[in-house]
Amino acid sequence: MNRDFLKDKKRIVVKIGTSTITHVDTGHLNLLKMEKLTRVLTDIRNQDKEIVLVSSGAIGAGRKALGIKEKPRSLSKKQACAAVGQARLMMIYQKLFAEYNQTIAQILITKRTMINEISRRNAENTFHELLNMGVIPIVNENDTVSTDQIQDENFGDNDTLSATVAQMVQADMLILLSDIDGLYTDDPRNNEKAEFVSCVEKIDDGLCSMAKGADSAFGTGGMTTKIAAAKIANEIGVDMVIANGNDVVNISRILEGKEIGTLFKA
Ligand SMILES: Nc1ncnc2c1ncn2[C@@H]1O[C@H](COP(=O)(O)OP(=O)(O)O)[C@@H](O)[C@H]1O
Ligand SMILES: N[C@@H](CCC(=O)OP(=O)(O)O)C(=O)O
Repeated sequence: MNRDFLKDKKRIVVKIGTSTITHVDTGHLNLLKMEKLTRVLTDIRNQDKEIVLVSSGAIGAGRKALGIKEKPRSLSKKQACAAVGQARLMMIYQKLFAEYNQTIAQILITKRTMINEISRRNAENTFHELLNMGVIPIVNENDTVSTDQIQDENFGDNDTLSATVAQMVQADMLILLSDIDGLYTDDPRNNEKAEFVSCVEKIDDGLCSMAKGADSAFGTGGMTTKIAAAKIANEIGVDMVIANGNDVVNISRILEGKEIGTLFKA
């Protein structure tokens, strides 16, 4: 499918996953990638487009800072890691974006923020003010108070969160950056015959069954939560692309209409 229509997208939500902003082997933050990400996003802002960044990585960053070797299972441990890691994450984003004189803001939300009409409206107003002021809001789930998914392995699922943020800010497009080129017919890490899917025009049960969970030590959700995000986004008319965040310039290429990643056409 020709992707020239993506050139006209003005308000874009970009989500970056833990596996993308951390080094695979150590789990430490990948500063070079974060530095490139801030440069690319500021450059997109310079083209008069608006950006909301949904960044994961708080739990992973906190876990490294606290010297916790195993992936934390208990909710309170994840929350403690997130509390330490979120501050680190923002400190680094602040420093990197400041290099380019780009103002950022932190917005921490929970699923409950979206459900409650008053808090939703407050968040919505804040987003709109910030975007009008040229600020890049950086969003994460407020993991320390988020009790909605206490027993849920999908705690802190930023894929679906980014789709609801896209809905809240009336975005034109959602880009999910991951550690893989996009959707395959099966998880290519476990099935070498898996084939790449370039474009999805209908999300049906067959497509959902292709998506498996995350196999990595730091990522959560895998493709399952990305398909769930695509469903939410497409239903409200928002096009979504899953692309490889190893090269963050992919964000610019997508917005130039290049055939990068898997496009979920609304
Ligand atoms: N059908 C599929 N196509 C591509 N990747 C898949 C699929 N099913 C499962 N995956 C896994 O999903 C992972 C990406 O999800 P995740 O580790 O949660 O990343 P992120 O931190 O970017 O959210 C991939 O590395 C891959 O192993
Ligand atoms: N709020 C969590 C995000 C968890 C999450 O969805 O992670 P990922 O699957 O890597 O996008 C954190 O910052 O660690």
